[in-house]
Amino acid sequence: MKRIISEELPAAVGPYVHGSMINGILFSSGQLPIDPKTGKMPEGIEAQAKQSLENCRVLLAHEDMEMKDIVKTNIFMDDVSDFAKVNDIYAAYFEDGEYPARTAYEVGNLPLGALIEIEVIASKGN
Ligand SMILES: CC(=[NH2+])C(=O)[O-]
Repeated sequence: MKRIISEELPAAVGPYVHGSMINGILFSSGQLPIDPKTGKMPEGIEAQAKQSLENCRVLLAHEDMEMKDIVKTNIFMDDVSDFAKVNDIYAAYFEDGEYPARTAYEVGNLPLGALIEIEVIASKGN
């Protein structure tokens, strides 16, 4: 198994790596919406959803993958009433209709008071 740590992503906030790769399948850790340039989270669910997705995109690029290589996404939200806003932002990261499987949850509380955390499983060239 390869443990993935990227200098282009915000440092882990606990004992985990950014992702693990085994047999060509990438398993990401949950990507909090931390801006790697500032080390801070932007305000509001739209900006946080974009940042978490950007962090997923950067992790995938580290392994020469793209958003279209995602086979499953898990989205964890502080408040499921943000569902529609998150859907609009999420959809823009994929070609029309070319979405991977996904599960979305309201989880109550997330680390560091984040409004969202996103994890992906990806496999190149599907
Ligand atoms: C933020 C995160 N992925 C964790 O496991 O704490």
